[in-house]
Amino acid sequence: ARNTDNYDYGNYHNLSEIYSFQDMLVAENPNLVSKIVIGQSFERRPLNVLKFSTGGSNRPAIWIDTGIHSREWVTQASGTWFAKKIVTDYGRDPFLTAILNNMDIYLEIVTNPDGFYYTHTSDRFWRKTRRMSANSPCIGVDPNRNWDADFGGPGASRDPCSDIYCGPSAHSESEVRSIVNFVNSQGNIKAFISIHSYSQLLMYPYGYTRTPAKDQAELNCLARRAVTNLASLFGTKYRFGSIIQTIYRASGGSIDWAYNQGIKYSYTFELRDTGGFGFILPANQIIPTARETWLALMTIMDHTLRN
Ligand SMILES: O=C(NO)N[C@@H](Cc1ccccc1)C(=O)O
Ligand SMILES: [Zn+2]
Repeated sequence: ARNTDNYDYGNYHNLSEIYSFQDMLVAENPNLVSKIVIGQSFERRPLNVLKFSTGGSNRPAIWIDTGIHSREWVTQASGTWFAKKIVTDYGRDPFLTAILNNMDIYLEIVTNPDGFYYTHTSDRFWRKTRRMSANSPCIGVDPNRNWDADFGGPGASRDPCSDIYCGPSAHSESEVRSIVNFVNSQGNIKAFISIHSYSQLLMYPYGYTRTPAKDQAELNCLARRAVTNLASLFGTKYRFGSIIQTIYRASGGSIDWAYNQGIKYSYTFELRDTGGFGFILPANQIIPTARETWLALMTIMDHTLRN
């Protein structure tokens, strides 16, 4: 594509196409979008974060990541659509305009670039990073078990060959450590939203314990409103609740770390579908998925702005 207007949002794209989308979006919207390289992947690829800001200095902010698990292709595709939606709606949609007049949005579209490249070249179902493990022939750490939140506890594996291998230590993965360092240095993140597929779920902490989060009532109520708004578009049904109640026990998860850092509005999405296509969601569902998910994201961002 020569610009972000004729980029095909209704199709899946490879790493270089998404990187060039990011650069085009910045070039076309220099007063609203900038690109921050927060670090490098294991294979030395840049970890790009798009910053959407209308001014101020270090405003309260929203963090959104897609593609932390590389095979979940509808999430990177949705993240691309979200980026274009933000620049399109600013100044037109009053809710988004109010959000951006008071807060910044940080969006990391390809959060696991090494894994994403590998899903295009070698194994479509690759989930983890591509780090070599010492004394094991197996490769990769699960970037959603590597965070310092009950690291290595039940709901992760110490086996490098496992798809939920937690890694040698918390934040061992540069893809994870770069976000930790960025969030800690920015210091004013109010919402942390990590987007996965599939299962059609909206979840909040915790995954590593059945102890309810102290803000459980508010998080649950907001989740209900978000999934109600999501369903208003095409009737897509989401379940919601804490991670451990809704799916399974999982330790070292990103939103559990974020919540324990004091970021109250920490959520994980599991986008379409419920298993019919799974990770291989047909491209014709990308835009519908992105559009309905955006309604839920706007619900959470608007609540964050007003609280
Ligand atoms: O990966 C997926 N689905 O793609 N599910 C997440 C569920 C999750 C979410 C947040 C924290 C811990 C666990 C996983 O990493 O298992
Ligand atoms: Zn995932």
